[in-house]
Amino acid sequence: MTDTNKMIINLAVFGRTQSGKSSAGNVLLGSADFYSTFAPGSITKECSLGRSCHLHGFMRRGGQEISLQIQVLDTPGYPHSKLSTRCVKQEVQKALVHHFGQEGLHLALLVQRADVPFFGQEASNSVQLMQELLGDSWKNYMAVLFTHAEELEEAGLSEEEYLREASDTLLTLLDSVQHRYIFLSGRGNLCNEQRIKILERIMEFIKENHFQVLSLT
Ligand SMILES: Nc1nc2c(ncn2[C@@H]2O[C@H](COP(=O)(O)OP(=O)(O)OP(=O)(O)O)[C@@H](O)[C@H]2O)c(=O)[nH]1
Repeated sequence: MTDTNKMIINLAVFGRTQSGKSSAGNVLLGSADFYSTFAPGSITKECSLGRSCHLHGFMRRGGQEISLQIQVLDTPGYPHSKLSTRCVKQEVQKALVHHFGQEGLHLALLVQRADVPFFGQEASNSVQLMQELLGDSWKNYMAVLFTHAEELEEAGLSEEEYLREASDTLLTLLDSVQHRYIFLSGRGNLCNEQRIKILERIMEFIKENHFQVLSLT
């Protein structure tokens, strides 16, 4: 927190290569800070931090309006087509401490394509890496962000129906993170109203955590 009328919210996006981390980060920031493109391999090689402009209307305290600034850390995907998992882990750990070492992390978003089933070794590895990066209390500071959610609409599935059909691995993960999840559709080209809805949901998760942060020192 910078002063009494301003609050900085620290977020980080994690997940598999090409899952939509950078585009999701751009939605959260309301900008195009992170380079995002389709590729048959991994694009992001280094972590980078983006900052939103000051946002009003999300929070009040003691009758006073609080302006929010969202910071998002974009990270390389894993498995990575050019870097070893060890390299990705070191890069992310270094960046987490560098950017959020003092203020802590409010929420880690595990970015997962809704049209790619979540199970098997790769899914378990994703969860394990989150645990290794965030430590024992990872479950309290994590939400799943499903991209490519327009596929649900095309298949005529509601979010609830989608989750009813989900793998046990995904359901166990959602149980662990107290059912914190968000669906995001359409390559990050959201109108402002849709972006505000996503941010409101993220703020709900953070408020439910009483604004506690994950310490990364
Ligand atoms: N249809 C659709 N495309 C998406 C969505 N989210 C991302 N994309 C596209 O998927 C491609 C990869 O998105 P990125 O945001 O660059 O993915 P990333 O996870 O940052 O990729 P790496 O850095 O390679 O790990 C881009 O072409 C995006 O436009 C989505 O919700 N729906």
